Amino acid sequence: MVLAAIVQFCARHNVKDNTLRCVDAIKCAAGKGAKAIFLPEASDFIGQGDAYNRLSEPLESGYFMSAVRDAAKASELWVSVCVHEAGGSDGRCFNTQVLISDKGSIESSYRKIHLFDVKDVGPGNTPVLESASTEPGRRVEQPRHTPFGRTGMLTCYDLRFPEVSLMLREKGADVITYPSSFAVKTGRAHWETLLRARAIETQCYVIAAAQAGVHTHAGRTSYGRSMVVNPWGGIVTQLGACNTDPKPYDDTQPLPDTPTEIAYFDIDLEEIQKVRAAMPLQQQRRHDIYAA
Ligand SMILES: O=C(O)CNC(=O)[C@H](CS)NC(=O)CCC(=O)C(=O)O
Repeated sequence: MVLAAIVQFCARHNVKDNTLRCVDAIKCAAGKGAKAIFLPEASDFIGQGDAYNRLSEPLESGYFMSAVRDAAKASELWVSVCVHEAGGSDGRCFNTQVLISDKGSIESSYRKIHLFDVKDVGPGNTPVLESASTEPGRRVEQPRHTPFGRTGMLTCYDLRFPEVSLMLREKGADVITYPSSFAVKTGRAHWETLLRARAIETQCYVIAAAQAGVHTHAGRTSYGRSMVVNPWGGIVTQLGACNTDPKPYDDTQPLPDTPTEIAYFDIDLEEIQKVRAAMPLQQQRRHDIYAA
């Protein structure tokens, strides 16, 4: 059994403020004895307009990443966090998840491969075009050994593509992370079902730390409801949902406040083996019929 923490908050365009929230959460989790902490997608910032280009940073030297790595080292816990990594083509960034060890080193990083380019699910049924600001990654990383099992990284919209989660399972994953910032409309309709399905079919822990609340005056809002699902498909813990997709806000008024939430849970490595022994899906796959 390994004690871990999952964090939900509402990032805005102030990187220093978001950094403080993440560092505080890391200290708090360490104080409770957690060995790992899972932070949401876009923990460094959520902005609008040219924010992506202006605020994205290199992983090795960025303000946000340096502070989080220092905190991981000082608190001696593992961190999964997702940031905007500078250096994509055409002034774009990468949407990158980073796995940081309890020594503060970057163990692995994964650039989101499926981008959220959709027609009518944004606030007020508006389109979203993540590829305008973000360059897609080109590969899935090998799951990494950690004290809480072999961890495979995916991000947000990747959740809709079971091929990649099954690929991670095939490569030995015990835990799959999905740091997210789900839209409210799609979150209400699909979030729980997708997370539980990915856990049931991969027989892995699924850990999805999410953004929640109103990020921008343009009405960018995230669903929240961060969730941990065990390899049997049961919800281990979840945080609050933001259930109403608001209309664009009056930018003369302050945005409504959303508190940071943290939940604690155990990752039970024996439970993974028990579920797989009872129902050996991995041995029963018919790759002879449907190619790997
Ligand atoms: O934009 C950033 O700063 C960080 N990236 C995101 O929040 C991305 C792109 S807008 N969000 C999603 O993939 C939501 C997926 C979703 O909601 C679904 O699959 O239904």
